[in-house]
Amino acid sequence: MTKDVVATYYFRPRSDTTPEAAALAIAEEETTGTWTEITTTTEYVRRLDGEVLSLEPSGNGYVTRLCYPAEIFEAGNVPQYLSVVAGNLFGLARLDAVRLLDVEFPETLVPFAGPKFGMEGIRRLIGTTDRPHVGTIIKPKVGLNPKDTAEVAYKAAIGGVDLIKDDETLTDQTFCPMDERLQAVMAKLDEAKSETGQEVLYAVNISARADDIVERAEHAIDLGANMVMIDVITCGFTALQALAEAPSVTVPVHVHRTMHGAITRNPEHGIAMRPIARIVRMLGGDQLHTGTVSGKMSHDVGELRGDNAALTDPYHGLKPTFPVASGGLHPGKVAAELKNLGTNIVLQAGGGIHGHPDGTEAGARAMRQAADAFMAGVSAEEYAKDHRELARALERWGNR
Ligand SMILES: O=C(O)[C@@](O)(COP(=O)(O)O)[C@H](O)[C@H](O)COP(=O)(O)O
Ligand SMILES: [Mg+2]
Repeated sequence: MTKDVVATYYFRPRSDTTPEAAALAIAEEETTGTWTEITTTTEYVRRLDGEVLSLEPSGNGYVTRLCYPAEIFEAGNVPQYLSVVAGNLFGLARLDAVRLLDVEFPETLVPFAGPKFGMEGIRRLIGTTDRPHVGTIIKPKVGLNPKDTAEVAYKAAIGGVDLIKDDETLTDQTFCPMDERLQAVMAKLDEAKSETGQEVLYAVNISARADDIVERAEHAIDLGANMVMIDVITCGFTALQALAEAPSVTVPVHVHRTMHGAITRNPEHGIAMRPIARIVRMLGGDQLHTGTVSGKMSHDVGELRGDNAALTDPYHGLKPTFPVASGGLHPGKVAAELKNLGTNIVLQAGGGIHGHPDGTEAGARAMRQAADAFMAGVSAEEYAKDHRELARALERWGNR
């Protein structure tokens, strides 16, 4: 394990720039340098210079690993970390494209507690050991009033989901005020639990201004919330940190990444999901959306597996964060997701549950049946022979 920070970038230099000069330009820009020699530097500053550790061709460009001395980082200050590893470099004209692929932080720069619950803690709350969790997003995204939202939640819970969440755009709007919605949903989940005996988590979206978010979480918990959700990119990483580090926030934090595509999607320029996954785990995200292998959002299976490993592999003694596969999933896609990503995953479906021909409860049952089929080593088609809800889903959407 290095004692400094090592950042890995893909880049494509401008035609008049050698790859060596381009890699050095990043190392200088993000540490002690600028575009020209300066008269003000001193010998003792040199120890803080960035260094090019490796440089090799990759696709249309190059991959380089840069070393940033740990001393230039303020321990515990993630906005400052990002200003170095993901700062001005993206604007350097000498680079036609540059993408931060991954970043390794030394122990000294991970003074964070990480997830309070993490994957294991959430499994304990639900009472599972190895099966995938099934979740749903209330659909339509926005528009339902609190009473109807709670009714949809009740049907999903009776159908067997482990998690219900608000959509990323739903917070405390007048058509569905958070207080009313939360209390109505929790009351219906209690009703469902009295029928099924099954605990279900409801991730109420508390995304708000950074100096208000902890108070909003505390208020939600006072009203009975058993999980909260944050849009981490739009709220900011430190809003997640404030939530996760607040002793008063005693429930798991579900992390949505809406807006990430503007940063992560271009394979040549921006920030890959891996560094974001590491930071969310460090800052205490208990669950995090990372993508699917077969859903509606663009995806790279190799990258995705690595991103999920960054959430679940041993890392500075932090609890694993539960990866969430979501976006265009339905029961016919469950086997492909589990085959590629393993069963330590939350499979989430909105349209794939509420769009079931027989409604939400049947949609939830079909998702659970698809997961049960996989755990039993049986194909979805075979399992559907005596599981009607799954059969109806496969009829509607097929098995891929
Ligand atoms: O609004 C949506 O699209 C979803 O609620 C999925 O709904 P469906 O199940 O109806 O598609 C999620 O926000 C996406 O999964 C986010 O993408 P990602 O998980 O990639 O961050
Ligand atoms: Mg959504």
